[in-house]
Amino acid sequence: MELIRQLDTATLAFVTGLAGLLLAGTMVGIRLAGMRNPALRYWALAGLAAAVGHLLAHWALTFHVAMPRVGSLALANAMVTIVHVSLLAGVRAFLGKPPRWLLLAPLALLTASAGYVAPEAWADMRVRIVVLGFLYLVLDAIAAVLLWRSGSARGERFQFVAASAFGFNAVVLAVRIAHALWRHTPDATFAHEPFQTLVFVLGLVFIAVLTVGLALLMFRDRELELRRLVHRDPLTGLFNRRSLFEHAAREQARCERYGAPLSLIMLDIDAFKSVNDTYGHGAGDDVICETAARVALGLRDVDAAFRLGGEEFLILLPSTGLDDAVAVAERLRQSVSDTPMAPIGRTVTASFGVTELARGHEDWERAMRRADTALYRAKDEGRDRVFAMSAPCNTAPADAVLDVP
Ligand SMILES: Nc1nc2c(ncn2[C@@H]2O[C@H](COP(=O)(O)OP(=O)(O)OP(=O)(O)O)[C@@H](O)[C@H]2O)c(=O)[nH]1
Repeated sequence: MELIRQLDTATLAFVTGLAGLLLAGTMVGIRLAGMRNPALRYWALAGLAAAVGHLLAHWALTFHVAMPRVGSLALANAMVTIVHVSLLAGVRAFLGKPPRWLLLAPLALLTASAGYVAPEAWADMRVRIVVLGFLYLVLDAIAAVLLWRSGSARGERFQFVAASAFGFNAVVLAVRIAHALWRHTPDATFAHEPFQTLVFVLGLVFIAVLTVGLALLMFRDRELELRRLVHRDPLTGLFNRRSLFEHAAREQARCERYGAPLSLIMLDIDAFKSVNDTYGHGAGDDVICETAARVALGLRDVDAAFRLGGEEFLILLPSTGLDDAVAVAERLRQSVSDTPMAPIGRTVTASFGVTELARGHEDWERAMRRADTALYRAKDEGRDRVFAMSAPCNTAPADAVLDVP
């Protein structure tokens, strides 16, 4: 507490202004490093507003600049409101929601004009703390809840640092409001009073932790994006061939460990060349996408769908035996062929090869070749059907065409 007593508010305003500049600079630096997340510009603006507000205050306090009281209050209120509004808009943009900055920004005008609309009430520091504190508390609490919820939903622990910073500031604001209501409050923002000083210090901690938290969010987001690019097919969003073997080895080990079956479905759109030739390559791509979406919709969370290339896909079905995998393939076959494909206005069909991995770590490539053989048997039998081949050492029924529509 002695340390708090020794700190003077003019210096704290200066340091907080620098922290605002650091926040803005960090966001600009991340942008220059090539990250294009729209949240960066809102968070940079928040840092800039914090810097302008606090550095101006420091300048006025240090050099005893006489500023019209209502005018300086209006400027300070507008700046601090822009800080909180922009932080929330950035969080929304980061989470892929509309930032609503234009909707929120007029709050800065409202807080700036309060001193002109109700000069007597606004001259009372206690009123300002309660009204502004409550507004900032709500904005910060919303940002904290949004980040925390999405962090929990996605298992993203990195989001908890920024969420905690917002939550921490909301609690500080709540305590400040309670203190203003129940205890004596000095009538100037920068009055030298221990609680006031403590609030400044905690504001500085908020900006510092937030800067770290937001930078972490950005780097984590970038890492996830790179991972997505490495593991996903850019056209359909399904996993790509490169990630297949890693995925398959993991699932195979898991299924072996629990004694569970593991099945494969390989599928290929029929006569796709004629789709390209009739409707063009672009429409062909769209058909591939729509097929991928229908396939993905028809699977459980634990299943994984891969685009092997062209119009060929592979599906991994953990804990699924051959008979069940055939039923899944049949359901997918119907979902592909039952309704016309929007990009071309007509239906397409697909053929399916299904197999189950033999127990005892069957060579993965061999199982793939069997699924491929089954697929080409389905094509040979007339397309638009499911063909299953059991693993050689399994006791499952012999190879058979299981569905001839
Ligand atoms: N639009 C589009 N076409 C592709 C893509 N990859 C491969 N193709 C085309 O897909 C067609 C595949 O034709 P084929 O292998 O002859 O097979 P198909 O016409 O589907 O005939 P079947 O498989 O025997 O039923 C070729 O014309 C390729 O050029 C892609 O990413 N986009």
